[in-house]
Amino acid sequence: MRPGRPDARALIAAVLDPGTWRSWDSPPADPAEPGSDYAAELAAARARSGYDESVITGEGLLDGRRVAVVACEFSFLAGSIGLAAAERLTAAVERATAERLPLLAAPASGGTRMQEGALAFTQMVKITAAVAAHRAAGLPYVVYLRHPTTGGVFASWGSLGHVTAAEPGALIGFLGPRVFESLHGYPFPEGVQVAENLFAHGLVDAVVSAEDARQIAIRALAVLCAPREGLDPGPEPDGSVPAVGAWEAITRSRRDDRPGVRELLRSGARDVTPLNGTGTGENDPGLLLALARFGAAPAVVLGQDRYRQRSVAPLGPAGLRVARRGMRLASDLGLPLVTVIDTAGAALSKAAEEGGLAAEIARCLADLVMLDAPTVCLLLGEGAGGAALALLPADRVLAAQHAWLSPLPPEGASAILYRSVDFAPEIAAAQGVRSTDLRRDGIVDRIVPESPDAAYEPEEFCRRVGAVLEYEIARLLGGDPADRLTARLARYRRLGL
Ligand SMILES: CC(=O)SCCNC(=O)CCNC(=O)[C@H](O)C(C)(C)COP(=O)(O)OP(=O)(O)OC[C@H]1O[C@@H](n2cnc3c(N)ncnc32)[C@H](O)[C@@H]1OP(=O)(O)O
Repeated sequence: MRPGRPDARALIAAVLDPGTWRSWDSPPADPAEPGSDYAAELAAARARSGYDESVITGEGLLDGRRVAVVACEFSFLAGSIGLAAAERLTAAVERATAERLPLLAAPASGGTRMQEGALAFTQMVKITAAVAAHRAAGLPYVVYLRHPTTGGVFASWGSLGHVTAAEPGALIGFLGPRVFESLHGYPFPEGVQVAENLFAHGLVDAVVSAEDARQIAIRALAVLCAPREGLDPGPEPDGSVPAVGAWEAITRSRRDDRPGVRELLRSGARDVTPLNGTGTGENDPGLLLALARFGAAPAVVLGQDRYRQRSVAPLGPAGLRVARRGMRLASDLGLPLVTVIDTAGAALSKAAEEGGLAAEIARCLADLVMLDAPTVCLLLGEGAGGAALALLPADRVLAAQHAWLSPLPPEGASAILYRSVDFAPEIAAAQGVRSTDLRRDGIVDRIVPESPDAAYEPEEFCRRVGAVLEYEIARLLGGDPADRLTARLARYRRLGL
């Protein structure tokens, strides 16, 4: 065992419920020519490491839930993957799929085993196919990248998790740095192939120790494996509210102390697992992606974080790509999706234009309106412009009492019509932007009351919203999935008629 880093068995013992591990492994086939150097290396690796191959597989309980586990052992020929290890891995993933088990993977590897060459290299395909079939069966795949994870392991089953965490300080990269240096004659830049840098670039969801990995996996599976059937919606929530002036609603929605999506998750949800970035090298502080439960109802939540849009950066195209990751996740796992709109408008900049802002809004609209998962949109506060519309077209649309939706901020509309921002209140009143207007026009289905303003009662308001979300999700899950898309498309086709 390397100092401070658990080997495969110690990691499994730290993550699973005590005494529940059961190996699935039988003795591996020996790919080495008897008497060859490689045969001697394998024998030495077995004697030195106490493992019979670089991968172990099996099952156990995680907080009482049956799970399949595959893990690399780095002390066995650097956790490298040859034919025997690939076969063991693939068989375990296939068994997890057949038995409908969630799969936890813990790679740590130098990649393809160099002694076995091209045939070992192509095992990446076999392993990836097995993982893709597991995912296609709607089963959760959670990955914990350990030190070091490189090459063909990082570039196949290490990078396909629905949720991915990494070990603090772990070297995680495509080509090993000493190989790079030998090939190029100069060192690979420092601080790049490090777990924390991957987090900063939205490539992993969390950087956590082995002990904390257990809690992350428990929380994530509480959502990913939550029952989708038989949820009780309970009594219909009260949605009656008095009409307030448009400008008053807008002013209230902009208060600094108005609860946003983070407060909603803190006070109105449970089992929250924040996810991070697109998984493809981008992140956006203005878009929060998480797994969570509202009461018993599981959901992928993607929400516009108004405070971070104000304090860090306005929502850009990367944020919408994070949102689309959330949509794919919901679709892949058959999880309900909750979108939360709270934005003063998207980034207006060279970078946003060149990063494809308009096209990303279009793709969000297209993905969301066609999504084959139940969808609920919550208009929480400000709803200005295309970035708001991008998260709107759900099966059910809820609005907080003082939330609003308009093609651009009322000041912008005033500037278009009157070349001055001074007519914003009049324009807002004329444009039908209030929650009550939106309900009248068939854009919003239900209003969540504020009494009299969410800023005065943030926790109670968030709990109220959480209860309404549970009600709506439970009702959607209770309906016929085949009718859902038809009803959604008909609803948006009818708008304005
Ligand atoms: C498609 C593909 O996967 S191609 C392969 C791409 N893989 C890589 O680029 C990573 C290559 N490996 C490395 O860069 C380093 O070994 C690291 C970063 C993984 C680990 O570094 P360190 O912890 O310093 O360990 P070190 O480099 O000493 O490796 C330990 C042993 O594993 C061996 N080893 C490492 N990777 C592999 C591998 N892929 N196949 C076979 N043996 C390997 C090393 O040769 C070394 O053997 P030795 O102790 O007999 O000298």
